[in-house]
Amino acid sequence: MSTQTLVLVQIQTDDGYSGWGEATTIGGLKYGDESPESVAVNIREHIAPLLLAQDERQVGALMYRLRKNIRGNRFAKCALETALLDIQAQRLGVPMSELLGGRLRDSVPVLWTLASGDTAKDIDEAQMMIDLRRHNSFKLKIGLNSIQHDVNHVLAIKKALGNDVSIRVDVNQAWSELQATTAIQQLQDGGIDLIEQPLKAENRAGMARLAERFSVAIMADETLNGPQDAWEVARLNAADVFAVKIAQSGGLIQAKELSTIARLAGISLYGGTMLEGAVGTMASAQLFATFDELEFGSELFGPLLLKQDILAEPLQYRDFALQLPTTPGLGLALDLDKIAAWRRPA
Ligand SMILES: O=C(O)/C=C\C=C/C(=O)O
Ligand SMILES: [Mn+2]
Repeated sequence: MSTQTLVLVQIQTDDGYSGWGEATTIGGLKYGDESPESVAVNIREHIAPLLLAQDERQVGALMYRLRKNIRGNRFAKCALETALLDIQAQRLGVPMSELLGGRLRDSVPVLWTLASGDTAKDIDEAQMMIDLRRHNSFKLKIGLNSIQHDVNHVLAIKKALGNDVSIRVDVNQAWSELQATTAIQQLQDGGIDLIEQPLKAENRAGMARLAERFSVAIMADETLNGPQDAWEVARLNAADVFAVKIAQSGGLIQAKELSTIARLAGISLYGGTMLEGAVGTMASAQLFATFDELEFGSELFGPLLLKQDILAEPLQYRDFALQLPTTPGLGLALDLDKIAAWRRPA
């Protein structure tokens, strides 16, 4: 991917409040079943009419109304709920995290994805991020090459970076259970900390067998599309860790419910991303800050991939983490001129 399309939603109230949300997808329709275009059209034609002239202070009632009248469209719903909660938190004068269970930390650890596929290049990039004190945990995207090629690539990077650097892999559903068994044995023996979604999202029985068989953490990502999925995956012991993604969960409240199911089931948590910009990233951070434990940190690096941002004040990435603002609402200072300049012609 060399470009990204941010889908931004703004809700304005008749007494002057403005709230923002984001519904960004990865590679158009390559990862999920909503695209920037489908989000924009479905909000404009079907979802916004259900919200106009309603009392925006009744966030729960409005989201219930959307759940009852709108099937799917999880990313769009997440953007609208985020904007409504942004306004609500501004009215109350508290950071958004206080509406999501309450803040327990002031920063969220952020790892970096190494995805060039070139071992030497990835080692150099990781070393640079460590020297910059920006990231000291890394996620490797694998699954396109033969499993032996991928395993060798990952173990070479782990060997070069050493034991105190956490290395995880994201297979994005690419392996069969047989391939996963062969590869995970070697990755576990090589000191890799976590294997993300090795099997197809539908193959929860296979994920359960892998989680049972191996001590290395097996993480669910694409198989989690909301709290109901979280219940099924937990009930089947089909993962050791949940990747929490606010849009994929259908919104912040549903992502919170998903995280609670994990906590109650003894499943560890990781803060996922859909490569959102600042709005979706900060909304995610506001939620992740409320988790009792965030054992595997997060991947909230989306804004760091962008050559241009939409902010008047930059996000605070330092000491291997994203710092959370203490100002009310989302806590972002957006630059409306930059947003206008980057806006797609209507
Ligand atoms: O691309 C990245 O590095 C981050 C997350 C994206 C999707 C996923 O986790 O599958
Ligand atoms: Mn993933």
